[in-house]
Amino acid sequence: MTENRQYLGLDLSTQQLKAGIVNENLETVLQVSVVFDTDLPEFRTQGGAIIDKYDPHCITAPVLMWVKAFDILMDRLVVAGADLAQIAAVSGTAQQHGSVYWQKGANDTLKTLDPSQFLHEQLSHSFSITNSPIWKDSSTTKQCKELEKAVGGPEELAKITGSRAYERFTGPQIAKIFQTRPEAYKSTERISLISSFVCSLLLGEIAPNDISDGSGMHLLDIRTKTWHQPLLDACAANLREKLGEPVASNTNLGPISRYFVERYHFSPDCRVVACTGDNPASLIGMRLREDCLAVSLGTSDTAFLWLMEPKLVLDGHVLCNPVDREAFLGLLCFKNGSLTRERIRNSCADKSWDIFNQLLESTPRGNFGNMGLYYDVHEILPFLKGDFRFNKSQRVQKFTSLEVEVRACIEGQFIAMRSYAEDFGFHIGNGAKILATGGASHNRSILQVLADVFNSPVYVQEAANSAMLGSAYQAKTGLLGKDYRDIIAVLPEPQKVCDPYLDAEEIYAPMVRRYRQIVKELLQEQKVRPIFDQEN
Ligand SMILES: Nc1ncnc2c1ncn2[C@@H]1O[C@H](COP(=O)(O)OP(=O)(O)O)[C@@H](O)[C@H]1O
Ligand SMILES: O=C(CO)[C@@H](O)[C@H](O)COP(=O)(O)O
Repeated sequence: MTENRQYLGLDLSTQQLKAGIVNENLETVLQVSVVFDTDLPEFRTQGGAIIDKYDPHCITAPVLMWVKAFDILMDRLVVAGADLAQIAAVSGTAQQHGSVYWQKGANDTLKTLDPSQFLHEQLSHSFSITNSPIWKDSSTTKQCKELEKAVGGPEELAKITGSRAYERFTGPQIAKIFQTRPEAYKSTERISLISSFVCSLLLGEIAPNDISDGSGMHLLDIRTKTWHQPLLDACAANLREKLGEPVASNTNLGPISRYFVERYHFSPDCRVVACTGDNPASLIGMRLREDCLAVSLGTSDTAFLWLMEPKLVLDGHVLCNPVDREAFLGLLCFKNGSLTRERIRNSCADKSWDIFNQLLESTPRGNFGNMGLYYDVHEILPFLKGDFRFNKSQRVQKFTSLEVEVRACIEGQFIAMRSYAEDFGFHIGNGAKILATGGASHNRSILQVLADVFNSPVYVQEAANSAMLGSAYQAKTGLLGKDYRDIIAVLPEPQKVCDPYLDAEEIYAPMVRRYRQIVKELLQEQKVRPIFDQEN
């Protein structure tokens, strides 16, 4: 098996579950996916999520849908010709912050799974909360305030955990369940992040949370890499025992569950390496370096950078680095990414990316002074919801043409990203590079706008699924116990796909300034301010 060793990476993202196999040279052998909305229509999700009928801030996903997707995915791997006996190690990644609540007795069920039955049949009574809160949720403002108060304010919370309080983070989510569903909380044996839930299925027992995804909870001290007891206490009773102790992100946890050996013919020697969040995994998959800003254009749009020190920021997050214990990862997350672009594509471009791109390219950089901000769900940065359109001088209800709307959507998203990335310490110019990944990184017209807004060249790597590939590379790193830089050294360099136009900075620097002013006014107008301002 050593010569033909392969590595499997899984990615349970918002809209789908993906799997990719790489060989010893980290070349992709095959990829398959299960799309929740279309492959599992019985769960009635939209974009992989369920928005509560009575409280639109409350956004969840059915945990059994994810479990069901697991068996379908394995079947698809087999049908696609994967020889799962060659997989030497597997790891996984998932959308960050969401949480899974295992019912008492679930660990025993996981340890004794019957390979002749589907996982969802056997795990149907293993969850005390059937719909898991996910990162799109924004229903925990009350719990966020309580958490900040418990440690002396937003800055203190950011110093300890890398972030001031954010609604989607796991700590406030757990606190809300503890407060509003005490019986369900009481009957919960363990709480997993979605990444460690994936890991638990693979391992056949409840797996530990890793420190990198663990930094998206408001519970971990990012310097000591251990849970912060006052924060655990501020969220819920007996939380430490429900979470278990966190582990390094590349920990080799043990052999794969007998379920996968007997049902799908994995080798009993196949090892399971700890799973992490999709943004940390993308850092690995993209071979992030210090001079680069990585931009992931998936369901969410995220931007992240490698940090040597845990910079104190109030708009953005600092996470533990998944591959270097001494380093950190700076992260910005924007909720209204691909699904908002799809909405504008559907209303302006007949549901076609080709038409969308033609419209985008038919408008000039700067969009005649028009600017648009589109927030279908409550945005994180800034904390606003709704559509906001501005012409050269004032707010307007509608733009004069479809092409202006299309460009306003894309420019507005990247101008916002640049503004927050600059606040994080990312310097435009001086050899800065953008590395793009995620579904929309297939779209050159969109990437050209990204290059122009940041006045920096944009690079992509062959496969856009960097989170999934990152977890396959992590499987190899964890198995061999080597430095990840040695493992990924075999990969080809990313390819440059777009250079900015010469007039880009002249056009976009003033637009970034205008964006900052617009957001300040909108927040004042709506009297919806970031939590740290409300407290002061
Ligand atoms: N050619 C394209 N242009 C723009 N967006 C695209 C294109 N192809 C796919 N996408 C977007 O990619 C999104 C999925 O991205 P992906 O990174 O796979 O998401 P996730 O990992 O969050 O599930 C889809 O919602 C779709 O809008
Ligand atoms: O909330 C965040 C990061 O803080 C999101 O980036 C989620 O991790 C969702 O990822 P995708 O499904 O968009 O890949």
